Amino acid sequence: MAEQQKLRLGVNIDHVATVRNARGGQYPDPLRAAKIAEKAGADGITAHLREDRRHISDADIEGLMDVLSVPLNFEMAATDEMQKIALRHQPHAVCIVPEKREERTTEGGLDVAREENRLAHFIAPLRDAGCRVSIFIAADQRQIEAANRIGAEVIELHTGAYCDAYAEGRFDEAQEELRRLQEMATMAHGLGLEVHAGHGLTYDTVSPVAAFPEVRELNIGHFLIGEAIFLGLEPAIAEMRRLMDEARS
Ligand SMILES: CC(=O)[C@@H](O)[C@H](O)COP(=O)(O)O
Ligand SMILES: NCC(=O)COP(=O)(O)O
Repeated sequence: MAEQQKLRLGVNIDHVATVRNARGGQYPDPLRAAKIAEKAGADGITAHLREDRRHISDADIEGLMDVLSVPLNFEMAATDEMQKIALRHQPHAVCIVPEKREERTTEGGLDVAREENRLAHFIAPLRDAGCRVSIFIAADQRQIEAANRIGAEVIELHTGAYCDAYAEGRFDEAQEELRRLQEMATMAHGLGLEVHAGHGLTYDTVSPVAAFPEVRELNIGHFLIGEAIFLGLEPAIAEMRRLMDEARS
């Protein structure tokens, strides 16, 4: 059993940029959100530069690299374009995520097993540049073993199926997804991988995942940006931080 270690909170600011881009102006500023998130207790900032730039822009990434006092976790697809951008900025961490232009949000985990050789070559320069490489994958043993084989240091378990089942009242299915996530977190930790989790987490769903002893970091964004509309960003993040700490106590 993994010893209980500090559980880090990565705040994903993508959807501050979604609101900004709705009008095509400069407000709200994702960089301001990032600085508020730091103040509120975020241990890191996550930003997903999508190929279609539907939210975070190249200028946002430039700005984050200049202003952040906490690590940047740069989410990216496994493309040459994104690799060049990541190597130019050399963020603390990169997280390789699957991407389809037509998707509304990340729909599944990266199919590492299908393109193991290409991904091994893709992540090597990123690791050599000093970026901590994470793979965003489903709670699937075959995928986790493949992520380990290609040299990833971290896997981030996709919590979307669990969160969606809970939100839709399919509580037995949510429980089964949670069980699978715990099992895969334990297995991944046993391989020596650092285990993260994220996607769709809310105040109602975060605690059981935060209680997994093997999980070192949760990346949470969409729900927090929504809550910020009602509570303000700093209080919304502080409440998530409180729930995570409570789950670990
Ligand atoms: C990989 C993941 O679950 C998120 O970090 C990702 O950023 C989701 O994509 P959108 O932010 O575009 O919804
Ligand atoms: N990798 C997950 C992430 O960064 C945030 O996902 P979400 O909370 O915006 O669904």
